[in-house]
Amino acid sequence: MQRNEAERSADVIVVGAGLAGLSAVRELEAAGLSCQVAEAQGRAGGRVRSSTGENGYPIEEGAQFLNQDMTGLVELVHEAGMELMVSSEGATAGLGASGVIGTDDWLGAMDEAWPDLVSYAGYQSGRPDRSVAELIQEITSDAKGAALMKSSLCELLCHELSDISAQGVLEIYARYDSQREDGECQVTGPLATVVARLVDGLLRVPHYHTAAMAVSRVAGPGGDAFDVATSHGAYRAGAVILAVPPVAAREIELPPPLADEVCAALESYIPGAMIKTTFVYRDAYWRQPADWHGGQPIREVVCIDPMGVTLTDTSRVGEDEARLTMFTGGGRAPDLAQLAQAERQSDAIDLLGQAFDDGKARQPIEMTDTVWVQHPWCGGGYNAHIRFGGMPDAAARLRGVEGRVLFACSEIAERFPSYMEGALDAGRSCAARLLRLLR
Ligand SMILES: Cc1cc2nc3c(=O)[nH]c(=O)nc-3n(C[C@H](O)[C@H](O)[C@H](O)COP(=O)(O)OP(=O)(O)OC[C@H]3O[C@@H](n4cnc5c(N)ncnc54)[C@H](O)[C@@H]3O)c2cc1C
Repeated sequence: MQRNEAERSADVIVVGAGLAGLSAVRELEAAGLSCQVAEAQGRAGGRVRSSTGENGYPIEEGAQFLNQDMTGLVELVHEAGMELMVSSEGATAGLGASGVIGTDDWLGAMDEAWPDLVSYAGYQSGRPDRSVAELIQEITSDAKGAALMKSSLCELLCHELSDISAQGVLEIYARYDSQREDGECQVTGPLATVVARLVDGLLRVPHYHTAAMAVSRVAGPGGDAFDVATSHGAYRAGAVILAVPPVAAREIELPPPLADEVCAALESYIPGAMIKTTFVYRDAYWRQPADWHGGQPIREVVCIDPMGVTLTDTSRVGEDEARLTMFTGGGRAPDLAQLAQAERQSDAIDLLGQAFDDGKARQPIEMTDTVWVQHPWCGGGYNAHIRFGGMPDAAARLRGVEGRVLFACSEIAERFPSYMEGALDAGRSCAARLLRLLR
């Protein structure tokens, strides 16, 4: 589609219609600036993606959970006419060769190990970095605890632990601004409603299927301006916000001296890999498996073999069906992503059958799987992380860029990085910095 020059110019061009980009535009428009969003995909929301299950209930293919301290998101959920609902409660179990096992030891080991982990990595003392895998090996002597910890982190970080910087991870954890668990709540409706609410509030409709490829500085009558070369022609503005993940931002050619300033920080990130599979069943048969003597029902399972796979009870209050979601990260997701969907789903069912009642596992009412591996626009996985040998303070460097080409994405947020709340926070604070500069 050809767009005229007026449609391709604004005070600010925002690249990316994820939560970070949309929240930045909301702030800038409220301050009276004109904004145009250029989005590579055919929809807004980025890593927030909802679909509808056969029974009409929402299925979150991307982000799903939040907690009450994530106030920006909670406010938007309410604005969109929805409420929070508390996630189902229960114990965390491990899945080893002998079936489902208790994790009391592991949880204890993790609690004890974590403070050591923080001081050992010496993020603030400037000691040399280690990979997350090396760190776990050094601090944990308990084999089962170490295996469970590795598997859980492989899933959470969506990557092989030997490739990830321990300092980088600890720096991210230091920005998690809450004592509450991140999976405390879900939302009563689809999270896409929050995205739609943000999009509907914009003064100009985002331009979809419009991928930014390069930003260049041009001299204009009123001072310098910026051209953004896209798959649908050049856009011009007085300022640009790159509201895309770092691994997508480094594919965009930047003007000097910014390109040199941020190159090492952008290159420090590696994309993750995640496959999210949701199984819908008539009842939550997994809560009390036959070989489970933990008392409490099971809400979460961490698999030791294969590594990097966890299962979470994602059933929603008030619905006449039960759900279990399998999160496959680490090194396993890229391998599974090569398979046809039917093969991948059969592999997932086999794994469920190992953990719980095999007959019941094989009879889901419905199953969806979404592959977030090597995603061209969202970076793959929940979020990108700092590679071992990268700059542990890459986020602060990208956040601290001064000028009229700025970065905003969940990874670099000051609060709740790697969460939806972080994306909203990053967008808002980037807009505030730009407004201070332009006034
Ligand atoms: C499977 C999964 C589960 C998750 N679970 C949770 C959870 O339970 N709770 C939680 O809080 N968070 C969760 N997250 C993380 C959360 O979704 C993200 O941190 C957040 O949504 C990122 O928002 P963003 O705006 O920074 O980036 P994105 O959502 O990635 O948005 C970036 C946008 O930029 C666009 N783009 C990229 N490059 C270009 C370009 N060159 N030109 C134009 N457009 C471009 C992309 O298409 C995308 O729309 C999950 C993520 C995934 C994938």
